[in-house]
Amino acid sequence: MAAKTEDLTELSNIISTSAKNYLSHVPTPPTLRPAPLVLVADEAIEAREKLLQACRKVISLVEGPIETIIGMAGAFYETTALKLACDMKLADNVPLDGSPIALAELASKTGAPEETILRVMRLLTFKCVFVETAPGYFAHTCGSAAIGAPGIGDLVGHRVGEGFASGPHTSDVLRENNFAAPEDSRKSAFSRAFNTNKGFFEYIYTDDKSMGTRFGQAMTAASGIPFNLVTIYEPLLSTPKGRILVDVGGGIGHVAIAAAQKYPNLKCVVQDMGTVVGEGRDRLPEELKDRVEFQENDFFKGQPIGGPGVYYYLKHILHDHPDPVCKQILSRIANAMDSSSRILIDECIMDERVGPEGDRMAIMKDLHMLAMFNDKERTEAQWAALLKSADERLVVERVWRAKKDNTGIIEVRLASGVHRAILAKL
Ligand SMILES: C[S@@+](CC[C@H](N)C(=O)[O-])C[C@H]1O[C@@H](n2cnc3c(N)ncnc32)[C@H](O)[C@@H]1O
Repeated sequence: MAAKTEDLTELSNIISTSAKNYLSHVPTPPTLRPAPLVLVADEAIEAREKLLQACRKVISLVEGPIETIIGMAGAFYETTALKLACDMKLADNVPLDGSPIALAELASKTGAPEETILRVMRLLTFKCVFVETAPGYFAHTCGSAAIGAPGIGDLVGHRVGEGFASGPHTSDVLRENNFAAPEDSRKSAFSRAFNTNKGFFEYIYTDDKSMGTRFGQAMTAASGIPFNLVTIYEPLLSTPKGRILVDVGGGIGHVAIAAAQKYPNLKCVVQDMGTVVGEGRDRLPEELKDRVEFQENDFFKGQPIGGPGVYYYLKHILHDHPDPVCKQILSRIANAMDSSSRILIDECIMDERVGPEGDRMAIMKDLHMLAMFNDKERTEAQWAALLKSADERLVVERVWRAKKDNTGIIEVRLASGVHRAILAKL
């Protein structure tokens, strides 16, 4: 599709063609009713993207400038309604099989007034989250049913909780630094919103552990299932027995578990901070206990695991930290590596280009990183520059891009036989 298409007729033709193409590649036509999650097959991804891009442009064209921009200015009311729905536990009290519930019954089950529920439902049903099946009767759609799904519901909770509270402070925090993000994550919009001089992680380890537990669960859904490590990084298919993958900041071990299940030769060590490691150990399936272990390790202090062929896997770690802090994390790992080890950075790889063709989730995540940590998602050029500045021996071996979104695994090795001092002289 031409990037500049602004013609309604042309866009509607694109929608019609892409919709047919999309439908020809999905096992069942999409439904708004609650249904098991169907992953989009690779063949359908391009048609889906074209369809969504054309729809975005059509909406903007037909809405016109006032509705578009005033709608955006008030988009936080969508989050307000979603947060109210979560806090009133609406999704938990609507039958998951798609059958309706009367407003009066929903009010009595949740203890919330009918009027408040109705006002929230007015906005949510407008976005096809819940549906009114008959006057005063509400049922789940696939969107509202997802609010209660493990992982996804926690991610919604994290966004409408910490994210929604922090977002409005972002502009004030940046204004005090000439609109550049401060390089200290303890001076973030999150810290201001929660009235703390701690960064997010320190806060969830000490001040609000339940926020930390929810965040750990949210991470299981935050990066699009199936995980890149088990879908796009081909070298693991032929990994020899006993090869070690260190999941640095691996949370409760969800990715390491998926990797160990798929690759029986792999041994995984999940490193994280104390409380998180404890939660991960408690959840580890019995049959993986000989190949997945948890280790308490602060990635700022060093990397205790070395030796040939080790994979150091960092998913959603570096996007939480400004460049100077990322350099510390990377250089600790570089010091433990040899030429056969690899760092695998599994993150967003942002488009250089902007516009309706962008990846919505990545764009939102970038601003979420800004509000929560004073950090960002990076382009391929920014990743290369960060690695070089962390340790000049670190070179990108290959970028393994996901088809489903703007994420990928950046495979990094240590330039062999080249000493840092020699390189520094060049
Ligand atoms: C955004 S989460 C990513 C979790 C997991 N890698 C994933 O992608 O789902 C960042 C993780 O880094 C961990 N973390 C933060 N600071 C750390 C530190 N200094 N040392 C080790 N882990 C840390 C957090 O506890 C959290 O589990």
